[in-house]
Amino acid sequence: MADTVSKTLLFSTDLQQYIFDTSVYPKEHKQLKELREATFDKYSDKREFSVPVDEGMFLAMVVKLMNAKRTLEIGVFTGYSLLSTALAMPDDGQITAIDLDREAYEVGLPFMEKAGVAGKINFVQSDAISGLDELLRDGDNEGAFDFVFVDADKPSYMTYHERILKLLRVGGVVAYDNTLWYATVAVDEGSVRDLLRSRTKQEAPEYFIKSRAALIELNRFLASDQRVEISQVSIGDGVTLCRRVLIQSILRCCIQQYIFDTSVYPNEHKQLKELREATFDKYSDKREFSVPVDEGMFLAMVVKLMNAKRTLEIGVFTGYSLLSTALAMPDDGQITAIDLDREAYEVGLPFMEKAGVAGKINFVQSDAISGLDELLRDGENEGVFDFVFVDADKPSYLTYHESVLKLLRVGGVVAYDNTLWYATVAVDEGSVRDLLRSRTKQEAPEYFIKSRAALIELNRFLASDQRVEISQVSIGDGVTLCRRVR
Ligand SMILES: C[S@@+](CC[C@H](N)C(=O)[O-])C[C@H]1O[C@@H](n2cnc3c(N)ncnc32)[C@H](O)[C@@H]1O
Repeated sequence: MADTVSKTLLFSTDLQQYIFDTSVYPKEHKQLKELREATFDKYSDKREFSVPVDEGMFLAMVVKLMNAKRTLEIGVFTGYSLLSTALAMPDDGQITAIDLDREAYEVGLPFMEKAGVAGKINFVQSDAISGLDELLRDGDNEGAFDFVFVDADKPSYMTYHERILKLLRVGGVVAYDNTLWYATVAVDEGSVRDLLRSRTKQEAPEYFIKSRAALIELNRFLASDQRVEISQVSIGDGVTLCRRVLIQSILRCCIQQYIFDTSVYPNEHKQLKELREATFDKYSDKREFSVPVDEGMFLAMVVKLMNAKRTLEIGVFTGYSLLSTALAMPDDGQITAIDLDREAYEVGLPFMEKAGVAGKINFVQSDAISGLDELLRDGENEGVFDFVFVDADKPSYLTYHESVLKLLRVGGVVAYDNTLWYATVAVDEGSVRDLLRSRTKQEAPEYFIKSRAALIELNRFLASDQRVEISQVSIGDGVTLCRRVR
């Protein structure tokens, strides 16, 4: 295959040669070079099995940047990537390396021994799925791995993914190899078959076509998998880094994915999608600020069911929930939107303009309490709002509640976001701290613990507040609808 369809993704082979000659070969570790040469001698027909030298260096760099101490590799072959990462880990680092083929591993083993890193490696001769299941049988392995490299049979990557996410800690990374598959993922199947036929005078091998299809599906899946942030890196044959994030979902992941794929993404408004993507680009560290897409749809549904014409939002950020509700309101609807942060609002504004709803929105740059007091100073605002959405600083919700009840009409609804707070409201504080410590290797942030306590208090308060009827909805991070009855 190497002679027929190049794995190189770069514009020219000269450019690739330049990179290798300038920054790659001069820095290659002696034992890596020897392992590579021994591999080529023994397996001249499987040359492309080993990751290229630049990719080995890239993986080592990721492992070092992360200070990874516990890693996993699926698909070892003679161990070029394994030795690259082993050299990047501290002396007490531990790598579990799974492959069916012990013979190939033993070709590379002498070089790992010479490099002084064989002690870090635990080779497991096994089919990958059984090997992963075996690891998962020991509960201590859950959330214990910093880094995983996957370079085995491509059609199984999706199956591995579910198991790997259980083994990775929050903040840990899984890297999938070959995600651009000889640059064929961007070419239709017929043309790939024609190209191979014309170059090799043979039909395309079925494993090649099957792997290509599996990788296209994987790429599509990873792009919408809420549990990871991704970076698709054009090195080697394409490496996708997926960093596990702490998700707010209170549902089991497979169910959430099903809901998103089936009923949510296909119906997301074009400008909402664009706003969401622009938000993720600009605020990749604040992804969970925006309400999830299913929750945006739910809020829009409530607004429509109520025929709400006058609404208020507290905590706007870039405006995903704001645009969702604005689209659900009639042309003469009016929304007051309060946030301290005008800059974030202005990231979303172009999409509200394109959607033709900016005219319904009055953005007020203000601290929420002052903004609410200002509204209440005008007596005409009392009891006129149909719907209020609250998604700002959690410890202030109870303070907002008193003002909001004055602004709402009887029969109007206030929706509080995040009332299940990452599903931690049902777990005691000590266990939440332990859980976060074990998953993130850091102490729980104080805002997280404070917000959780405030939301527990809010939930208790709302349940006994005679002025409202409530419905606690398990969507997103939990939304409590409160309908003013008196
Ligand atoms: C979770 S984000 C809101 C996300 C928004 N609902 C969406 O779906 O995109 C919280 C927002 O509350 C704002 N905020 C926090 N404390 C505030 C306060 N005291 N007054 C006004 N806004 C506040 C922040 O500036 C931030 O933009």
